[in-house]
Amino acid sequence: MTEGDLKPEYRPGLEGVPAAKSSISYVGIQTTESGNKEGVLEYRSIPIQSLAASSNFVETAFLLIWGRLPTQTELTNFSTEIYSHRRIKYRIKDMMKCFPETGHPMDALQASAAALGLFYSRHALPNQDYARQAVIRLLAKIPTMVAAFQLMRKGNDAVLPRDDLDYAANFLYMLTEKEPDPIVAKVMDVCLILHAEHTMNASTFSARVTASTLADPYTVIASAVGTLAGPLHGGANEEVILMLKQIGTVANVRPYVEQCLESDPKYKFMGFGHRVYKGVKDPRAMILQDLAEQLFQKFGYDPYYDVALELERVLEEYLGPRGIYPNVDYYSGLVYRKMGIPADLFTPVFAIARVAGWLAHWNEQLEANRIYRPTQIYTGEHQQPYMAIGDRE
Ligand SMILES: CC(=O)SCCNC(=O)CCNC(=O)[C@H](O)C(C)(C)COP(=O)(O)OP(=O)(O)OC[C@H]1O[C@@H](n2cnc3c(N)ncnc32)[C@H](O)[C@@H]1OP(=O)(O)O
Ligand SMILES: O=C([O-])CC(=O)C(=O)O
Repeated sequence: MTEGDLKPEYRPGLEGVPAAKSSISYVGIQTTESGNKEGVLEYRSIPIQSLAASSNFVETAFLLIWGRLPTQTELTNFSTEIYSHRRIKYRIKDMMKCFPETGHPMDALQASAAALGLFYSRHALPNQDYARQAVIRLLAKIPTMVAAFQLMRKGNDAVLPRDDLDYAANFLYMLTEKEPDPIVAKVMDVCLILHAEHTMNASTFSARVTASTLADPYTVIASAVGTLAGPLHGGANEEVILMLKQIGTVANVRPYVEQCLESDPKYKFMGFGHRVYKGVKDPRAMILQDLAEQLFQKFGYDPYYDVALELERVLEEYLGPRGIYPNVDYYSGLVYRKMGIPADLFTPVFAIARVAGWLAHWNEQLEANRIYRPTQIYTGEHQQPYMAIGDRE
């Protein structure tokens, strides 16, 4: 039998094809008591709204990776361990200094994440609890590397993490060299919770495929970072801000939409559409929109928010009937922009959070591993003659 003899149904993008059994998170659509449809997202069965209101990112990462909420002692130990591993080796910083300052921070992050595997390989650390240490190191060092690249590409030295600051506050401190306002730090922490996990999305699938080969966890994360970078996935958050800037004013929204659709009736508006949330707005987008409004009230308005609201209204007319609504990437950039984060760091911030989900999937994959090796439907010919180069056209 050859692969060509297998005739499974082909589903582009593997739509609807289960690629794993998982208890890490759940994404779906439910009907409310009033008969409306809404998106549902749960981490380990806990609704995202409860986690956003009551948890913090480190606790949520523990929940996702180890499968349950930690006790106070476990949370203290986990946080202390992460906080004590936040520094990166000077050789990693030296390597990052050699990256071109014009390079995209997601590329810098992918390269740096892969480089961690050179320093903390299983062979170099044979006596450690390798999986737990890798979890700690990745959660601890990824934010430091994102912040270090940002400072070093401006010609500054990276700043050391501050032991007295929690996960989100310390990241903002390392990025901006200023201790953040507590409200901003809290909002960043909620953003990290919201972005931490989302079932079998493209980057998580990539992480699981890499994990299934028994590659080291740093390679798993590097591979997932590369997949997240694309504009159809995590990279859309940066594209949304570029689009809002291009539109410029509320008055220009409708002409912009009409012009895009005229040039290409299938034009893809960034930050809209989702494989699972069909016909509903992404529940994370609603929370992010609230967070953006909270920041505007405290720190001043962003006129691009009006452009975003108008674009959502106009696109509801065009795309709403086809079930296409804002996704997580639509409002997150407006939140980060108000924090002073440059647009090309939006996707790296997403990646910092998603490391928790990727690690949870790495762990789960290894609990019942079988290498991913799907099939294909061969569409070529067979047994063609080899033509000498001089005989080819
Ligand atoms: C964290 C995240 O990854 S969230 C997603 C971030 N990505 C984006 O915002 C990029 C824009 N959105 C998209 O490209 C898509 O909606 C995706 C990639 C998110 C989902 O893709 P799929 O599930 O494969 O949806 P698909 O591309 O099949 O779309 C179905 C239909 O809706 C249309 N459509 C989907 N998204 C959009 C959009 N943003 N703008 C306009 N039309 C859209 C498609 O053209 C397609 O039309 P057709 O049936 O006439 O061919
Ligand atoms: O689930 C998806 O396909 C994309 C997404 O929203 C995410 O990864 O957060």
